[in-house]
Amino acid sequence: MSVTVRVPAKVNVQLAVGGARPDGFHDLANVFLAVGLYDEVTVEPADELTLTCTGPGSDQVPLDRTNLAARAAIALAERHGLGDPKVRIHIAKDIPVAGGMAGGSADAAGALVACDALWGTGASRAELLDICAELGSDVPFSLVGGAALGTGRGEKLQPLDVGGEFWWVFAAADGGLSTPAVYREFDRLSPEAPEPVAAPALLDALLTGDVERLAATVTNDLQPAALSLFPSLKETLDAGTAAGAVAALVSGSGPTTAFLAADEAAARGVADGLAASGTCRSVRVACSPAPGATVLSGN
Ligand SMILES: C[C@@](CO)(OP(=O)(O)O)[C@H](O)COP(=O)(O)OP(=O)(O)OC[C@H]1O[C@@H](n2ccc(N)nc2=O)[C@H](O)[C@@H]1O
Ligand SMILES: Nc1ncnc2c1ncn2[C@@H]1O[C@H](COP(=O)(O)OP(=O)(O)O)[C@@H](O)[C@H]1O
Repeated sequence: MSVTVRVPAKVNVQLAVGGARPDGFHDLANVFLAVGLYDEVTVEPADELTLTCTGPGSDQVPLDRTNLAARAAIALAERHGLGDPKVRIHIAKDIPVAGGMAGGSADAAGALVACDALWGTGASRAELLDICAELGSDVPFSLVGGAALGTGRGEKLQPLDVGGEFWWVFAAADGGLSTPAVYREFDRLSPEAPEPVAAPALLDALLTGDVERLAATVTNDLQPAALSLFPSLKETLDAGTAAGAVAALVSGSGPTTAFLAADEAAARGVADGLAASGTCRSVRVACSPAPGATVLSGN
């Protein structure tokens, strides 16, 4: 018996960041959009907790109990009095690692849903979301997918309706950026950050599926901090714009860069232009919105 769950990456179409809170986190207005790049998490019974990972960047993924997927299995087993989880977790990675696309969060949400199905724990959606929030600020969104406004540290979700498809190109950078380091740089650059608020025009662009309007309203408050720590990203952003992207931004805390295109054909053109520019490691095209954690098979 094994269970496989597919989980999407995300892009933040608005990431409004407030000042640092006493607990070290930042209040956000975080407009998440799930995109069609997926990791797959497979779980099966084993003598003890073991983890394997394949795919691009898998050498950077920890295979011990610090892995977010392992932590998800441990948290679910603990809540249901199952002791240490006897499970083998395999992650087939396709989401860039440490790229600001919530790959680790996706694996946590995937492992949670997979273990729940494997063990028949029958956890409610509310309980799963609660465990997700304990694991990380982005993990609840990986579970639900689609589009959502995340407030608090990003874990309190309000689903958003999306009225059409949006095509994206993602450029992976050589190297990674640490999320805490980017938030620290944000604090240094923006000591007087105002209270974060979702932009009504951006929410309306999502609702109406209006790509030009979305292009005009996307923002990422972490972008100056990411560029300060990783200045060459500016060249990638410029290359994507020159190749026809209608918007170019750093994805979350970076260093992956995200390019919105007018349609699928335009996205392919942007991807070709970026690949030829020599300003990034690899390029992917993806469509949004994408569904959240989905059980693919249990056998
Ligand atoms: C920036 C964002 C945008 O969606 O994602 P990435 O681009 O990294 O994927 C998120 O806020 C990242 O969320 P996530 O990666 O789950 O962060 P967590 O594990 O909860 O926290 C890691 C660290 O990031 C910082 N952090 C995170 C969330 C938040 N609202 N304020 C923070 O200051 C804190 O330093 C925290 O210790
Ligand atoms: N399942 C996992 N997949 C990827 N990274 C993980 C995982 N579990 C823990 N990590 C750690 O989390 C860090 C952040 O990775 P990731 O979630 O891919 O990026 P980001 O937070 O920028 O979206 C990695 O450098 C890695 O050490």
